[in-house]
Amino acid sequence: MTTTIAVANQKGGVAKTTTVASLGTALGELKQRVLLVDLDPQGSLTFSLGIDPEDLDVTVADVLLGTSLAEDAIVITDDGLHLLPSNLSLGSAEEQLVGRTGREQRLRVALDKVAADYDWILLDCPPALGVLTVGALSAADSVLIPIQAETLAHRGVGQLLDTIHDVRQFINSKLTVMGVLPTMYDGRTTHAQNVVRAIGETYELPVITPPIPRTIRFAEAPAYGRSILDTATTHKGADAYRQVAAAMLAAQG
Ligand SMILES: Nc1ncnc2c1ncn2[C@@H]1O[C@H](COP(=O)(O)OP(=O)(O)OP(=O)(O)O)[C@@H](O)[C@H]1O
Repeated sequence: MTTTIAVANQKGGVAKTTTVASLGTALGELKQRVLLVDLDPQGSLTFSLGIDPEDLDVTVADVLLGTSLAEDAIVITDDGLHLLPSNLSLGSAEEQLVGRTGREQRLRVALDKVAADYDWILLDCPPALGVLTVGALSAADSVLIPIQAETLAHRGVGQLLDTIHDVRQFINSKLTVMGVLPTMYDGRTTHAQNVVRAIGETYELPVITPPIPRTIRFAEAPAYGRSILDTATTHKGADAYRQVAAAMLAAQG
């Protein structure tokens, strides 16, 4: 059985990409077969895993437009992760998709063909609620919502949940919300603790533990083209992601 998780939040810079790269690496350490999918035209996930997005001939854009199969676009990173990469061509593909039939189903249909090769598929959504994020929600079993524990984090969660509700009603009735994952968390401040608790209570969402601590090591990792789990093997941030990954595996049964 493959579990597909969309890591989504239309707010930018909340650690979606970091979460996908780190959980993917942690699940790989647990001997899971993992596919990461970069759905952001900025190609940050692709870049952070050591691949130059502009060097690619075939990307997820071609898969969504139907000119390539997912299996022909997937690359294997230096760390041995399987990645369906992206680059700026995804921006124009997104515009073209708006007028194309089945635009919200295309990712699911493409991933169905390779799903048997993977235990987990992690989808890195762009910071928007457009066709790419809706396509990811349509392909996913579950959504993980990274949030930054600050007051403004509230804004947007309701809008994302409305989109999830619509997707569930019209496209993908099995979609569940795994929960909110506090990132860049400073547990020494009661403010951060209060914000996380308030978000969980307001939206009746599970809060995933442990929260991911704020650490400069995350910002450094992409410069090496490696996940933090490889550049800082014993760091508390890496360990938090490892614990989340272990809990995901346990819950999958
Ligand atoms: N726990 C953390 N502590 C400190 N910095 C972090 C942490 N997690 C992520 N960062 C840094 O925060 C920035 C934003 O992270 P990231 O790119 O993962 O967010 P994102 O939600 O994917 O962004 P976008 O919405 O633009 O795609 C990056 O510079 C990243 O290195």
